[in-house]
Amino acid sequence: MGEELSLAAVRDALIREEDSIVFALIERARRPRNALAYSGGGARSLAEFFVREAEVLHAKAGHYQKPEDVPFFPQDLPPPLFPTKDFPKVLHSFASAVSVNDAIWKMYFSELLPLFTLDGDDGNYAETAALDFACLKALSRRIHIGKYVAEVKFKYSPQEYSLLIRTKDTNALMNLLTFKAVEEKVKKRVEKKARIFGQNVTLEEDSAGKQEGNTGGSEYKVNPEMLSNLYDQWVMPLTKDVEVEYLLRRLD
Ligand SMILES: C=C(O[C@@H]1C=C(C(=O)O)C=C[C@H]1O)C(=O)O
Repeated sequence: MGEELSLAAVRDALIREEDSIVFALIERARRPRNALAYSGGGARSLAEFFVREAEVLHAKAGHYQKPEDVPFFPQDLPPPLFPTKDFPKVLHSFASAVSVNDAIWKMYFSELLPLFTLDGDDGNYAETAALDFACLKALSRRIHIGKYVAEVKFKYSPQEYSLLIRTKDTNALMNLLTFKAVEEKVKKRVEKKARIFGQNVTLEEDSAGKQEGNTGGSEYKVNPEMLSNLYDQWVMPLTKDVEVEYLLRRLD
């Protein structure tokens, strides 16, 4: 996110993240479940090992400097080894500490993976772990952009929000920041993106064009309805959790 903070700009950023999420899921769906990547032999699974080590590398390269880029294992991450740019600080200083990554981790491995990968094992565990990391990163980034959404909404109606923040009225905050009509559009759009990005592109007019009429979903690389449900049940609720968590500390 840049310095220009308006609800329209932040929503555009969320829309762009949808592409990354859909593509990451499509890529992961090329591989079957590969359950061994999640149990492994040692105390840690390959998937966890991969994310921990990848985050160390990313941190050394200068990642995780922005409040929307939140590591899953923030403990003992090394500092950047190269110069980093100081991005303008548009959020409250505690913003970096707001994280729902534990919930994202649980949701991804226990709920989501079984929904969009086929049962099976093709032995490509390392590739699978790398694909999981890409999915987790895209989901986490989208959800933590909620910090900017919250900041803009607070700036638009400071009095209204301040009152609820002072009384710690979580439910009322949740209601105030919720826009059902926007959520419906988001669900429709991600479903459409899954349909468009996840179709098999061929040179024969017929086969590509006809897919629109099919309803099953199996001809797409990820099921479009699954995408819409993912947003409905997890992505948007978690984004709103981030918004509430950010707002509750906004006056500190
Ligand atoms: C992110 C926003 O806040 C809420 C969460 C939404 C989402 O996660 O997509 C959409 C609408 C709002 O209910 C927003 O208003 O854009």
